[in-house]
Amino acid sequence: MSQSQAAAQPPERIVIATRESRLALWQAEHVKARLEALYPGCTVELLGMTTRGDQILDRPLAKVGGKGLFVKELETALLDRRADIAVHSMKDVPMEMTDPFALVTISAREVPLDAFVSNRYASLDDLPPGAVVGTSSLRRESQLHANYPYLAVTSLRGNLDTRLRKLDEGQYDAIILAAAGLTRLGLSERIRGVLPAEVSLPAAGQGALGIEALSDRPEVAAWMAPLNDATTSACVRAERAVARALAGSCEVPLGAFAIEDDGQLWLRGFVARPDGSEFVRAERRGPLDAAEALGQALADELRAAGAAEILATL
Ligand SMILES: NCc1[nH]cc(CCC(=O)O)c1CC(=O)O
Repeated sequence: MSQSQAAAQPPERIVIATRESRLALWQAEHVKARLEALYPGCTVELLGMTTRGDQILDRPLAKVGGKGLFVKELETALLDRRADIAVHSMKDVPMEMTDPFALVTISAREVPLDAFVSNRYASLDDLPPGAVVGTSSLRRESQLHANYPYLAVTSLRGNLDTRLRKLDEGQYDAIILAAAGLTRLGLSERIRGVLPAEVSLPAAGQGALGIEALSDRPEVAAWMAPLNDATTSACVRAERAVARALAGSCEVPLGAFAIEDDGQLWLRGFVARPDGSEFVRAERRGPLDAAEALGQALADELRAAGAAEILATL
């Protein structure tokens, strides 16, 4: 049978490996619904699993081994053929994805920006000196310190519901979360304001969903192909190239964000010290079909402009 005939064969059953947080389940259900609409004869099932990243809640992510913690168990299910695909927030997918795994699809991105959430204040600008802002990300922390040096930034971990509960209990005056997560969980009324990229440049891949499969299962990639969004995919690949080239993980305060502008990719990035005392920013424009090269070039520029020194002493 030729490759194209193999690809034309619709799937009969697809199993999606997913974490069991509310956000992960929403994302897996979203992909399930899209697959069921595409392949009416296909049974799509979820295989829920608890990852190490979900178990360790008392320490900052950077201290316990980073984002890979959220992915490993799902990949084991792919290898064991208990599942065909894993659905991820692209932000949580390690920058290096190599055989036997592949990112086969990146679906359309909705809101990529960070959100300001507070029960008492309407915006970051309204917060008084010393107000306590919770975030678990060095990227958000460094930008808060640089833009609002008089605020007190403290650690905040846990899934979205936990973080909101901690805010509601009064442990923080405000918290910063990805707008996409809140929107997916029907919590967009909690968003007091979306932070423009100039105030809080998002993380590589933020707001985008990725589908991972085994690289030696081309039929799975073919089934997922209709879910790919070419523009989002180019943006996220450019962003991830920046983060990869700068050894990006959540241990590095680093942002990378691309949008399509006037038929081109417009990619912005920064590297900073966690306390915001040093900031290196750069931006570049280039064609969508050379996204990774654009990201690499931006990383080189950031490095030359001072990011290398920051990274060497973090
Ligand atoms: N780090 C956890 C995480 N992973 C993905 C999202 C939100 C959804 C997304 O960015 O796709 C979040 C929550 C947050 O950062 O507030």
